[in-house]
Amino acid sequence: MSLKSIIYDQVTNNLEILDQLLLPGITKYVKVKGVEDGWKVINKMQVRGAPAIAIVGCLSLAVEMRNDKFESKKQLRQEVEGKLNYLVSSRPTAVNMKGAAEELIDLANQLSKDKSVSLEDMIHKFLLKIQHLLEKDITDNQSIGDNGAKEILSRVSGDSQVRVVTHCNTGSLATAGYGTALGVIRSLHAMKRLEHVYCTETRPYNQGARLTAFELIHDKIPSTLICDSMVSALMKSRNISAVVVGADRVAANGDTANKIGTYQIAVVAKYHAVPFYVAAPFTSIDAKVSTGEHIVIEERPDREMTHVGEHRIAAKGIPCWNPAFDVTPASLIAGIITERGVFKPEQIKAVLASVSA
Ligand SMILES: CSC[C@@H](O)[C@@H](O)C(=O)COP(=O)(O)O
Repeated sequence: MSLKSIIYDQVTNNLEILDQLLLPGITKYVKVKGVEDGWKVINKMQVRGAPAIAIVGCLSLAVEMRNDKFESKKQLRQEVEGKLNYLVSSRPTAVNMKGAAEELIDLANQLSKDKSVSLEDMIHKFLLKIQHLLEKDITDNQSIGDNGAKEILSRVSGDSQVRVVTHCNTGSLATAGYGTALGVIRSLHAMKRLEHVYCTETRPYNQGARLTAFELIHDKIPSTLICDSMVSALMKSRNISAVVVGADRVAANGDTANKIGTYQIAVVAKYHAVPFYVAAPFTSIDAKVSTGEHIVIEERPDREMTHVGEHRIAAKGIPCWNPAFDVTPASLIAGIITERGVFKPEQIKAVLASVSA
């Protein structure tokens, strides 16, 4: 059984998230009673990871809607739109919350115009859609995992095992379950084709050391932790088969925003001829953003760099630059692994066109 980052019970209208600021030392769930709480737990990174952000944001709206009284479909539509736009503002780089908000606002517009739909039906249909987003994330991740495992194995001979590097946390803690890049690693492990996974610490927030390592140990996956600065040395000495990371937003040309440090791993992978893969749900591809240059990169407080927990590690008075993400150019990416298949970055535009046709 993998870790559960989100607990949601429709019947009791209860939403709780595993507080990722306290992991791995303390396992504590925090109640999310509505949109305001949802915004806070996302912004403070008590829950993080692009898919988990979207799911918790949407579920926080569902919890609030069940407690609210609406006088008309028009009022419901307006409230839903305002609250979803507010949730999008909690963290700017990951596209998933924005994509989910746009989908839900479209649905609210359609339902409010449709005279055959009552207020009660509208609420019901809206809540069903949110529930569907949660369930779809898990099934999509399982497909991403299997597609990615097949792709990586297609590059090795016979039934040999592979050694993989990953960065940040893309597992059960970052999604509704299973994970994206970590889902690929889970699938390789389930197929008994994973020899070893190396996870980076992922400074400054240490998602790798605190969260990915926690998941790997929990699931008994053969793994080793390395510092971010050790990737070149690892690739030179350990015959790495592939790198697989997640994504916060993929531009239409395949440029990919992901956790800070991803770009340098891609550069190093190119130098060592190690294929570099991005694993993400298809909804992480933002057709409206033509290249990575247009992706807004969130900058986080200095404190995340200067302190580990309550303990200061940097000299007092030093100013910091703390971008939470960087953009890996499409030219460094061997493939984008999605639930719909594995695409070369240069295929993305055509795939987007065929989906919207
Ligand atoms: C499946 S999670 C994909 C990405 O969101 C992940 O790689 C990442 O960059 C997470 O960043 P975070 O700042 O921890 O939210």
